[in-house]
Amino acid sequence: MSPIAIHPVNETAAFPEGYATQPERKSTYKIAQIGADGIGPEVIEAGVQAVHAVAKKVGTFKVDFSELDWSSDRYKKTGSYVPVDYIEILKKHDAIFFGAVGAPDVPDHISLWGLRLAICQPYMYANVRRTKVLPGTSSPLKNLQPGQLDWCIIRENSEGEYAGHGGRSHRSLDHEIGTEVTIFTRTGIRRIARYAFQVAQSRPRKLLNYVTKSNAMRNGMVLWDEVINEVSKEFPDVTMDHMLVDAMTVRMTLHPDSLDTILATNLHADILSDLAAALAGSIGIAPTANIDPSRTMPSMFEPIHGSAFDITGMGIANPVGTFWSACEMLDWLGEHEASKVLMKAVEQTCADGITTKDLGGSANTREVTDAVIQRIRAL
Ligand SMILES: NC(=O)c1ccc[n+]([C@@H]2O[C@H](COP(=O)([O-])OP(=O)(O)OC[C@H]3O[C@@H](n4cnc5c(N)ncnc54)[C@H](O)[C@@H]3O)[C@@H](O)[C@H]2O)c1
Ligand SMILES: O=C(O)C[C@@H](O)C(=O)O
Ligand SMILES: [K+]
Ligand SMILES: [Mn+2]
Repeated sequence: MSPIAIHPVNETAAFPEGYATQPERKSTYKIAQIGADGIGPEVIEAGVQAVHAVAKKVGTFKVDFSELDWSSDRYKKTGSYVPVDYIEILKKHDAIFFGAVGAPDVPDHISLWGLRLAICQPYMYANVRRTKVLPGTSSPLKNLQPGQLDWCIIRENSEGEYAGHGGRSHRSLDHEIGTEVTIFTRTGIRRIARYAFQVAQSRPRKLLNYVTKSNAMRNGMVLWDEVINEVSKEFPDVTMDHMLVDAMTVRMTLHPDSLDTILATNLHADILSDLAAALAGSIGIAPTANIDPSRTMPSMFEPIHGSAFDITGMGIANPVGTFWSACEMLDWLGEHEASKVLMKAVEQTCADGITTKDLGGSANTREVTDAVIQRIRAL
């Protein structure tokens, strides 16, 4: 496969225009709305209102959300998070807008595999996680200047440590065994590497930092390095370097401006992206895009955070990560203008100091949402 030509991109566009297939512009987009658990429904409801407001403002398209009750409540009632034909149901939509899954009375591996991984793991191999410090918010890193932390983490989303291979035997005996087999395939690495290089190429710095652990992990991670290095030859205009994952935590903290697009395995990127969100001010602001670049399946957009049991029902969850995820969704659908308007309204709201507690403010979810909608109307 030869490198795919890409056109110059709008800097705020989430994905390189021209990647794989262009989205088909529509007058109405059908979105599957899955708030699921904990604060998920709270932030998704806020996100739905913001998307309606921005669609009305732009005036060229409408968004039709269909609410699905796929959640831990459904699991507790029926024994399953999703109906048997869930893939067929999802395929009738242009995108999926997701909150979070996880409940205090369901084991986390049941909830994660029952819903988030059931949807994303087999189909959406590219997980895009942006981070930057928003106006009016502050990083825990002292002396960080605006623009010094602006990253796009590309998380391999289908294999690695999340391949689902492994098992347990000799249950409850002293010599009980539990294995979690990390799987890397040449095809899987190559496709995520190409995606990451394309994202790097579309950003002004054309810089890709890939994360590895090929000193201790001497098989799969060595293959990971080899394939990424092969793919790099298709992108001579992208500068590449690599870091061992432990050293990467140090570099993210001490030299954030030396990083731009970051490619990492499923688990490494899961951990690094929470760190990235915290370094940018709060886990409450960070977006996630689970992308099927082939557009066979609708892609899924969600805030990076989980169900946050400790603040569920209090009305204080930060909706910014969900708004930013909605921007990613609009960009993926080809609605770049709407994405820009929504992001601008979010940035203005933060700049005006209307933020939730996790960002040091005193506003609640409702007040932040109203402020964003007001600014969308005024733009
Ligand atoms: N993609 C997902 O659906 C997803 C992601 C992460 C965790 N989880 C699940 O969520 C559950 C809780 O996990 P956890 O506690 O490790 O992570 P978490 O992200 O739910 O919460 C971690 C901390 O961040 C805070 N926080 C998270 N989102 C916030 C927001 N929008 N505004 C303000 N504060 C926010 C929480 O209050 C908590 O103190 C578990 O069941 C886990 O498996 C699901
Ligand atoms: O590990 C996962 O994928 C679950 C959660 O931590 C996430 O980042 O979505
Ligand atoms: K989530
Ligand atoms: Mn995570």
